[in-house]
Amino acid sequence: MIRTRDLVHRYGEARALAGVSLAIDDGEFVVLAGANGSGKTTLVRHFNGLLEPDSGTVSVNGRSVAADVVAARTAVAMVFQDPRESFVAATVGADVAFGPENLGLPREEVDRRVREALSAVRMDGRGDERIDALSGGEQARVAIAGALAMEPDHLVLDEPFAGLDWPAREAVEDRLVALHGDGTSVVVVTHDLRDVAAHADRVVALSGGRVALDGPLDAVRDRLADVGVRPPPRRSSAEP
Ligand SMILES: Nc1ncnc2c1ncn2[C@@H]1O[C@H](COP(=O)(O)OP(=O)(O)OP(=O)(O)O)[C@@H](O)[C@H]1O
Repeated sequence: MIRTRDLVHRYGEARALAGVSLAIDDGEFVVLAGANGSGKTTLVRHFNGLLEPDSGTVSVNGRSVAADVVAARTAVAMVFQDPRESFVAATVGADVAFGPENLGLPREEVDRRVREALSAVRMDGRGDERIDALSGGEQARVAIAGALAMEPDHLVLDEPFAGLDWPAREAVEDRLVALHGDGTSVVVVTHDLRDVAAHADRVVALSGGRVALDGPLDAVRDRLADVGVRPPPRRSSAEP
């Protein structure tokens, strides 16, 4: 479980999080929504200790993130809004392998994970390509593959669909749904609920650094516009 209690984060004088208490259960699929500047990125960066609380606490799997940041980073894999933030190697394969290698896994297991992760983002067979020669969308897919290869308990993706073409988007969405089915908790940060809302157990919407809405999509849908989030279209009952 990922849990925050009364989490406050300030950048200088500005308060980006104004007391967020939130629990994300194991295996939950949560969409974290909210207008620009509402605090979404700030919040998820606390889940694996990339930021330190000004006050309040964050724990992952029952352990304080501040006390054991290594455990938090192993349990929570993060896909950043800007994929370039996550790259550590020059080539696709080396980059995706980096996380699993650091877990001390055997070579065959690392290779399997890299293969499966690249396949999940439709980058099969492109392990030898240089990351700096890829398009923005391809780089975003490599960053997602790097997080998938960690096979984490909790997968957090900050605006993962922004630069993705339709086939890549569908492939990543399918993978997230499958992971959720296998018990991984998935948190997707987005301001466009059309992306994944249909798969989510729960939509949490931030506004002004606070949790403004929290519940299943149908329970919060009518209030999304009030917090600057466009409600996704209703699915017709005839649709499968
Ligand atoms: N590094 C920073 N320095 C100063 N202020 C920051 C910094 N990062 C974020 N902020 C401020 O904190 C607030 C919350 O930002 P955050 O990036 O968490 O919002 P967000 O909901 O993820 O926004 P977006 O949808 O635009 O990505 C904003 O007012 C932003 O200006």
